[in-house]
Amino acid sequence: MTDQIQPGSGPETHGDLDDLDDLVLHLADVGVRRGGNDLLRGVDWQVELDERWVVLGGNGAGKTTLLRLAGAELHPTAGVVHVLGERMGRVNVFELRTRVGFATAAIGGRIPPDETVLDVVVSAGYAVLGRWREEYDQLDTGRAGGLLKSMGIAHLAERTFGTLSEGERKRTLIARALMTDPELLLLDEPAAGLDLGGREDLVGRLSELAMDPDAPATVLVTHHVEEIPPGFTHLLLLARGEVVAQGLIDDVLTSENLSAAFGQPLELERSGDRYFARRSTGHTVRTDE
Ligand SMILES: Nc1ncnc2c1ncn2[C@@H]1O[C@H](COP(=O)(O)OP(=O)(O)OP(=O)(O)O)[C@@H](O)[C@H]1O
Repeated sequence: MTDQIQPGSGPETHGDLDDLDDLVLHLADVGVRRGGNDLLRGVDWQVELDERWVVLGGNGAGKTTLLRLAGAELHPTAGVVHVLGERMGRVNVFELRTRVGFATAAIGGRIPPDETVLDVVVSAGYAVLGRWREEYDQLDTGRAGGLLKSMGIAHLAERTFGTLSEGERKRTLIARALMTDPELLLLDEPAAGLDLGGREDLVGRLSELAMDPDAPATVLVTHHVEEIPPGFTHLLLLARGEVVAQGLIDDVLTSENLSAAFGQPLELERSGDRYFARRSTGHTVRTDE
């Protein structure tokens, strides 16, 4: 049995008249409980239009669960979730999801391996995972081509998805998530599984996206401070389903908060606009001082 919300579930409404519905995300005292476990507990979180958030935490902290709430894929067990001004439980989630770009390995796993890269991206506009269902017009193809170019994989447009490397897949899925010009972009561990060069290239591209004033509000989930792209503005630290700290990255990303989130003494270093972390030895020499 799946805990995923089925498309079209819940009564249809058009908008919600609550205050604060111009926020991109608004979670108030939210909990998610499964099988007697609290996956999330007491989460308060607000994301505004021009913000780019990183959600950071260890394995099992609840990051993906939080992202699935943000993507209207899960209902909370407790509290209230608004996504793009719509209150979960009172909105047609199928319509709502067309306004959210979601790049996750789980979506990658559902793409037919013989689908071409261009079609994987173009087909996002029709909320289908297969070219055979729709004919696409030139405008869509042109937009998809532009997105592939911005992700540095224009040369792979005619390759089949199944033949791509991990890094090439990740970039294809990000281009796909952007295809519908979403109001909210959700990226679940976009750099996981990439080699050093691939990670650095992707961090650079995500940094460009973050600094683009026309880019959607973005939430990026990661395990590693090294993967925080310059231009991201806010950070939410999660541990065992609870928020450890949240706010502007400069305020929240400290050795103390990081240590609390990962349950061990960690030393944070900042070098330029990037961050690095390691287990504290008590003798760390800081390179930026
Ligand atoms: N349906 C479920 N029933 C019971 N426990 C679940 C269920 N789904 C997830 N969990 C547990 O909830 C916790 C949070 O899961 P989640 O996938 O949100 O964590 P995460 O921070 O994304 O972890 P990771 O970094 O390892 O991907 C994990 O301990 C997971 O085992």
